[in-house]
Amino acid sequence: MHFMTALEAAWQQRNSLLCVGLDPDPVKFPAHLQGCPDAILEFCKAIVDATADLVCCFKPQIAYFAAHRAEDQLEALIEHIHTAHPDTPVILDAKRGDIGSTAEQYAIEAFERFKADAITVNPYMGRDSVDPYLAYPDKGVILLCRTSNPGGSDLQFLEVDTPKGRMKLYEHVARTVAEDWNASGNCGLVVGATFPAEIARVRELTGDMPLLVPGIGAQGGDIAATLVAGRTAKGGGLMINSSRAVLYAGKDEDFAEAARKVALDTRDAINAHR
Ligand SMILES: O=C(O)c1cc(=O)[nH]c(=O)n1[C@@H]1O[C@H](COP(=O)(O)O)[C@@H](O)[C@H]1O
Repeated sequence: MHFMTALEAAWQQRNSLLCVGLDPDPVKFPAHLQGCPDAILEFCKAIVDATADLVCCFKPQIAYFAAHRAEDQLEALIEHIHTAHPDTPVILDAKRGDIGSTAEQYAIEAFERFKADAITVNPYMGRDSVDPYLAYPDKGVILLCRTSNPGGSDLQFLEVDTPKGRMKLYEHVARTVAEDWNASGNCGLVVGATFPAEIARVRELTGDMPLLVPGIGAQGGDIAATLVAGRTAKGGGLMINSSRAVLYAGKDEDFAEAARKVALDTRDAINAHR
């Protein structure tokens, strides 16, 4: 199924714009999981099973698995999501960016090894570095545009001359992706919740293109401002990510229940502004 079709269905069936980010940090795990073999997988499966009915997608961050030699656990986790929660798209957050021949391998890794439905990609190496992902027309390709971190302004906020006039670099990225790179309708953009004015600008430049919006929760982004800036005319179009605030809501054996409560409250806070 095309990623956008699956996402659209999940938005509707779950009545949720919440994306739970799976950023497992073993140091923060509850005591009973510390030292267990496959602790990363067990922790993430518990979070997934406790929150799947509340989300439109999950977003595992590959560094949190690779850093602990746990890529096999990432593979097993994505397989678990596809089997136990088959209507929940998985975005592999890898922020890849490299020359075409290497990007081909990254695309195989994401879509054929890990079987992700979508991937985050850094577009700042240009079109040929993104083509290998676009060659999978049913997979989502979610391109960094205006990132949530303060240093995102260092380059993305520079004024540049483009064939369509002078604008900020992130605006040029948004326009280029919407007008040139999205022939298969499989592109999305990342815009941080920490920058609502730029979310509004990206929405203006891209019509109804899905936006992945990290930065609520631990990074302090404002939910109401994010919705006002980024929702489409139908009150959707957003995957609003929260990772740490959900994952580490509880520190004890009932951590998954605590995560569910935060996910529920976050989903409802988002829906209150649609
Ligand atoms: O692509 C991303 O997901 C991403 C882009 C961005 O601009 N900012 C950002 O925080 N992220 C990711 O979103 C998650 C945010 O985590 P929390 O701040 O814990 O909610 C992390 O996995 C980041 O790597």
